[in-house]
Amino acid sequence: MTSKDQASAPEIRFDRVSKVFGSPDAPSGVFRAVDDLSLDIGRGQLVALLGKTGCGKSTMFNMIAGLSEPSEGTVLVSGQNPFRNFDWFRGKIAIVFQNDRLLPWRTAIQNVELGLEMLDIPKAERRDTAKQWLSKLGLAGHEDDYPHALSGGMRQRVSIARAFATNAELLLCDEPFSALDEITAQKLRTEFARLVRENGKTAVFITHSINEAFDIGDRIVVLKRPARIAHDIAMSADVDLEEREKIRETIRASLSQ
Ligand SMILES: Nc1ncnc2c1ncn2[C@@H]1O[C@H](COP(=O)(O)OP(=O)(O)OP(=O)(O)O)[C@@H](O)[C@H]1O
Repeated sequence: MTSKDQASAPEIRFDRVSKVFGSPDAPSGVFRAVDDLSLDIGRGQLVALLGKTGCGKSTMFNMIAGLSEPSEGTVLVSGQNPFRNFDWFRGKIAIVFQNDRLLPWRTAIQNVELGLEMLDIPKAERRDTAKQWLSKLGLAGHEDDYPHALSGGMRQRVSIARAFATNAELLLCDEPFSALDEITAQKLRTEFARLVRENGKTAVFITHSINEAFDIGDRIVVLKRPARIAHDIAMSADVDLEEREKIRETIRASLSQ
């Protein structure tokens, strides 16, 4: 691939991807979680992947993160195979999970520094970067607090700071706010989307909530089960309230099937 191709290539490409679990000989047989799915996600897009429980969102997520391989078809991230070139992606993908996954024996700032330690960033620089990101996430003054002393929302802020601090180009988020109350979640979604746009990141945000997809996405990809695209909707600022309501109804109908 030439550098020109690379510049215009999508950040994430699913090309006729299927993922099956099990085997024909196993008692439970073969289960198809992703079915002949093609999807391109451009650099700088913030895409909400929306679907019901069990529709294959996490399976897609794992293939993007290089944690599993398609059974058929190709997944490319930045033009590379994330499963086969796992090392190449060191520091290029950051993940925010539903559970904050902070280390309880490390302070907030030490948790943010963790990703930077793995990238061998020198101590003074990583402290500085971690401090800046905690401050951007509204946690100035809480650097030395341990996770148990922070609220659920604050802990998730630390894990977002940790993801941004690594300067990864791609952020993968697996329902990071679903365990929080709606008011806290809404505030965090807005801040997260702003930071993604301000810092020119590409982000894939998994959710099963229509409201969350509307709050987050420049683009909402609705999945049916097994994972296949039901709708792929661009959500620019030009989409007026009436149109938004129509889109919401269409998605609701699609998810209730
Ligand atoms: N390792 C596995 N072995 C067998 N089946 C699996 C495996 N991983 C996932 N599945 C099945 O694939 C389907 C899709 O699972 P997946 O976790 O991707 O869905 P999801 O949309 O992320 O669901 P949720 O919203 O509940 O997290 C489910 O029916 C699940 O049971």
